[in-house]
Amino acid sequence: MTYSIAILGASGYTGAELIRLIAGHPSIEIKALGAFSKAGQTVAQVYPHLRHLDLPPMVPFSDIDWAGIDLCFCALPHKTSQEVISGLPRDLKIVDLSADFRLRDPDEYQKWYGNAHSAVEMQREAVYGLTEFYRDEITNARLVAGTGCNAATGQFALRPLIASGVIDIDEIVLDLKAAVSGAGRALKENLLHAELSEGYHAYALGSTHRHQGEFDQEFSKVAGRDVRIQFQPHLIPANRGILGTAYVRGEALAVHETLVAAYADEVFVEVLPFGEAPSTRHIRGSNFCHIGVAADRLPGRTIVVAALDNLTKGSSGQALQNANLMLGIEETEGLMMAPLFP
Ligand SMILES: NC(=O)C1=CN([C@@H]2O[C@H](COP(=O)(O)OP(=O)(O)OC[C@H]3O[C@@H](n4cnc5c(N)ncnc54)[C@H](OP(=O)(O)O)[C@@H]3O)[C@@H](O)[C@H]2O)C=CC1
Ligand SMILES: CC(=O)N[C@@H](CCC(=O)OP(=O)(O)O)C(=O)O
Repeated sequence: MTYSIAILGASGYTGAELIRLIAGHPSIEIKALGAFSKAGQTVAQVYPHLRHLDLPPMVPFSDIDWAGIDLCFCALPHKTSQEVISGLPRDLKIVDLSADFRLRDPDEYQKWYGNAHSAVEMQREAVYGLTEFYRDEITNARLVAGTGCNAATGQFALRPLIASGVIDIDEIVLDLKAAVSGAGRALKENLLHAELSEGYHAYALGSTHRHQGEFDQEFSKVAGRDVRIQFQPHLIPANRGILGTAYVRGEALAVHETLVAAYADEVFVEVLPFGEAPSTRHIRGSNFCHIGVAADRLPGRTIVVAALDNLTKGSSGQALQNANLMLGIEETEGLMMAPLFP
């Protein structure tokens, strides 16, 4: 059986990554591609690395005929996404990559994103898209909210540890390095090569990054009480990849054992042998997340490092993994490619 999908936001980075992944998928076919300022152009014009593919043209969203489309990937900026999704057919399955449907509480959404939510009913209906922890709900969902890429990295490292109580949940520090494609393809002054290369900087200082909303919601749910972590992201001059380093109070071998047990049956999350360090080089272009654990020389302190590719496991790969579940396809289909190395 072949399923038909559409991608809204095909001209963006995550849209292009979805096209790359789905091009190799045996049972999903791209039926429609929607773009905004680039509507009217072909994918090959916007993304020459995809020129070998036989793809529909990128059209304005209003030109898409939804009859016969089983699932829509929505790869649009937040706020735009909720407006667009509100106008889509009610029986269409949707995987949204934006932040619009991740937070359950409309007040929390407004706090972190600055605008009132315009589709509160759908916000309630949506399932959080961290596949390894919401597999059953995602399988039965109509609308799935892909996670933030930083939020996914931090959760893979910390969620099982918070759930098990093996670390002190009031003293978690997450120090994270994010590559620039996480900011999307739109032109921004501080992302110009001259301002980004040969240096790196912290941003959202003081635990003000909007992915804190996801950490607050998810970690508190897991712990059964309010959890707040200290989270500091940095922008690094790399194209792809996120490396998150968590500094926790807890016994290192117990931390390692907890993570090994939590991910023992997971294909895409690999806990490395004790003491080995993950690298963004080892997951680049793949749907894998690597996690490493080591003891610190300070007694009782442990380092947990997680690496994933923001455009695959952090967004489009995760989105395809979720779509596979929603369509009743094998979860790993189209996603088992090896990382690109070196
Ligand atoms: N990049 C990443 O690593 C991750 C991104 N995300 C989220 O995924 C979503 C897409 O991100 P990304 O692909 O990086 O973003 P890009 O900026 O690369 O692409 C944005 C897409 O949205 C379209 N678009 C922009 N403005 C409008 C508008 N007003 N109306 C309709 N369409 C519009 C653009 O169309 P056009 O180019 O034709 O104008 C383009 O296709 C965002 O919500 C982002 O936060 C989530 C996790 C990770
Ligand atoms: C490097 C960079 O800027 N990364 C983005 C995260 C990308 C992401 O996950 O975006 P959404 O939450 O908007 O979907 C950031 O830190 O804001």
